[in-house]
Amino acid sequence: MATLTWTTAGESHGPALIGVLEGLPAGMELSTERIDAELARRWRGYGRGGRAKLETDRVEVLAGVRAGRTLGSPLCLRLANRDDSIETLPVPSNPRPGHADLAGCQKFTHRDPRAILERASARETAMRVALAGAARQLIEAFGVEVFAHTVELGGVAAAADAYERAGDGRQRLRERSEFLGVDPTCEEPWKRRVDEALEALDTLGGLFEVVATGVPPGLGSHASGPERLTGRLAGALLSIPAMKGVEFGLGFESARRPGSEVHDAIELRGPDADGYGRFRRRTNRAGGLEGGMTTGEPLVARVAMKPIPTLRRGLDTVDFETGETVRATYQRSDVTSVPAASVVGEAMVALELARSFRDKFGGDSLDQVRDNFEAWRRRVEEV
Ligand SMILES: Cc1cc2nc3c(=O)[nH]c(=O)nc-3n(C[C@H](O)[C@H](O)[C@H](O)COP(=O)(O)O)c2cc1C
Ligand SMILES: C=C(O[C@@H]1CC(C(=O)O)=C[C@@H](OP(=O)(O)O)[C@H]1O)C(=O)O
Repeated sequence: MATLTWTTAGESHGPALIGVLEGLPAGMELSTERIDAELARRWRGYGRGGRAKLETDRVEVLAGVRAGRTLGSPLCLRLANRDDSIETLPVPSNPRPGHADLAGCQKFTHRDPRAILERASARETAMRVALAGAARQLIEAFGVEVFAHTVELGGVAAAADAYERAGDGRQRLRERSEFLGVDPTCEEPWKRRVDEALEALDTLGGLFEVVATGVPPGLGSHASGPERLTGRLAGALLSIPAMKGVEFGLGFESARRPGSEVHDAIELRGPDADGYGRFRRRTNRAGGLEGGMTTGEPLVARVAMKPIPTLRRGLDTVDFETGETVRATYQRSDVTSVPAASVVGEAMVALELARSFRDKFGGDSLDQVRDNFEAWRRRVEEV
């Protein structure tokens, strides 16, 4: 099967998270160290709560690999939860605002928010990062790199020119930055903002950006709605808990400008420039997507995350039994998780790109994928 599908199972405070990824070709060398490194990045970023000090997140491979190489069978991964107290944790007597609690209780017609929140928790995103850590090893073998950075936190934006300034050094900056941010001068203001929110018993949201480079043109499809990569990527990013908006390239700004200031002129690439085919775009306002397909320019997605809904100061809600207004239950929580969410965003884009890559190039083994890719690469030069 030459597409890529994935699923996860596991509650936030259950024994473990399980993930299954189907569709990796056989014969791929799979590094678990690489997966663990991505998992460690997801725990970085100032503003996370008590759980961050507890969990270590080391991946265990249960199936799909022999002697360090994929078998072409489903890959099954496991992540143990250090906090596995699901059987003893109390059942909140009220639904917490901003969470899945109330809609979930109404969906299943009960008064047990724990039955909902255990799965609605963003703990599950650790497994997405692990699965993407495997999937991205495939596209990286073909020159595709995906990385993300925080661009705004609690209303404080990175410098407008940070994008250009970061340039080719963006990945290096990302690794250096405590916030996984694009602009190191934001470190102190963001830290202050988080400290202020902590003191005010409040929480913060923000914006992050995911960039993919080295992407061949023509991934996705114009031909059917569900295959348009624009929608698939937006859906994948919005499937992360707490995400409220996605834009590509100019995004919402493109609604305000005339067409001459939105669309990207086409020119010849020149013999020495990197890329595929003879052409390139003079600008990349489209953010690397046209007609539901990749253009070969960097894919640029910006994602808005709402503030963490569990506030230490508490929000008003209603007690299920008494019907009285009460303050929502608080146990522990992050003040902000935008940097962590950016790593999850990176994972979602990597999974979606790996899926569309499998759809386009097929092949049961890595050698076959390579043959198909090279054949396309030669032909696209003739367009
Ligand atoms: C990486 C990450 C960490 C999160 N940590 C917390 C947290 O500590 N406390 C909390 O209340 N919400 C946290 N959230 C957000 C909630 O999971 C989310 O808002 C909730 O499940 C409701 O889903 P919705 O916002 O998509 O409607 C986190 C989200 C992400 C992506
Ligand atoms: C466990 C993770 O994030 C959790 C996401 C989360 C939520 O409500 O979404 C609430 C917190 O968990 P707890 O209620 O156990 O303190 C976060 O720590 C993780 O990112 O791995």
